[in-house]
Amino acid sequence: MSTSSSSSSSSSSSSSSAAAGLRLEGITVTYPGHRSPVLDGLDLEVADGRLLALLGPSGCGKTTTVQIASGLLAPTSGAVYLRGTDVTRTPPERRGAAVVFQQPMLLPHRTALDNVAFPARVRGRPRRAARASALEHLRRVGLDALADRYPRQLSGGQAQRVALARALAAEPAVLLLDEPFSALDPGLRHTMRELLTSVQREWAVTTVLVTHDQSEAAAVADTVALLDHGRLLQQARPADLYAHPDSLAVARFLGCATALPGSVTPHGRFACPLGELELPGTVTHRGTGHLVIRPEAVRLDTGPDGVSAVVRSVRPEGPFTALVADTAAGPVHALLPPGPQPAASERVRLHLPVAHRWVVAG
Ligand SMILES: Nc1ncnc2c1ncn2[C@@H]1O[C@H](COP(=O)(O)OP(=O)(O)OP(=O)(O)O)[C@@H](O)[C@H]1O
Repeated sequence: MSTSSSSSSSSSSSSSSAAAGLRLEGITVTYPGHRSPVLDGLDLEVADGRLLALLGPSGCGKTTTVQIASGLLAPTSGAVYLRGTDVTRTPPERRGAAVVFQQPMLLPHRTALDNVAFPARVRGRPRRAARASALEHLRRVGLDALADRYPRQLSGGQAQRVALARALAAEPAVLLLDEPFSALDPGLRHTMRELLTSVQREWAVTTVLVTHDQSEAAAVADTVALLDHGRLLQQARPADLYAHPDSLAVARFLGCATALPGSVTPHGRFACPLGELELPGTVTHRGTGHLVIRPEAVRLDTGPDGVSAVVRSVRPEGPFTALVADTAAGPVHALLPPGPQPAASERVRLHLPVAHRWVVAG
């Protein structure tokens, strides 16, 4: 774990990145012996005091990005700025980044309190002051009553809270969380998610959360960055990412399986084998592309305006029903609320609300 509070020793300043809590500029990482880079000219910015969730398929470079930001790994090229200061060559212990990993990595022979006091003690703070501050941080994560326990006497969730308190006690310029909740059961993950949101909001610490969990990202993040093959596909507020994906790849990654090929006419309608479909005014794309619509927006329709389709498959998904139906333009995926559902091979009409239609290139 790298925990340190100051980046005052850092070298130069970038005026363009002054407003950002963390900025990665053109980061490329190529591991020795590898031909293609793991990170490929990655630009990423987290506004000061905000939380960015880093999403992407396994192996896309999320952990490598955290290592670059923390200083545990040096980029092949590119620069790292913390609050506008170039820290690319600042070692991890003086950079001002705190990392929480999937495992809490507490010191086994120290109590929870002394684990949290550790970063301050390393920085030379007197024991009494370091412990007083540590107790306050334990209180913030709801664990002050367990301050005297050793790591072996803590549950997984409690230990991870101690790790979070320790990271915050370092008063970092940036908090880097690399899948910190993925080893916890779903209920506890939810609790930890709420704790993170309240702690992060209260202290306004610039945070990067690596997660595989899209709902976690959407629940806690101010912005979400989607990586693929070491490149940034899109960075946006969660609702915008879902409603207005930049590309078919982003739409698909976020669970939008419907992609009907066609083209946007000069008049802003979508021409496809279903006819000329109305589009919302927000669609700016012109020419060929795919009409995408999220499955939860699609509804069964009994009126004349619906799109004719034949049900290909129906299966339960929790309390909902996942339905795939073939239209003249291609399959449409729907996530239907509880209620009577059609059977496979049945002819149905689907309502594709205009406000939820979106067109991406490709
Ligand atoms: N030290 C290393 N040497 C060589 N290759 C590495 C090293 N560390 C990571 N890689 C490779 O770099 C790529 C990105 O790895 P990274 O751990 O950053 O991905 P990730 O998105 O965090 O993956 P996951 O979601 O599975 O944790 C992977 O192909 C991985 O095998």
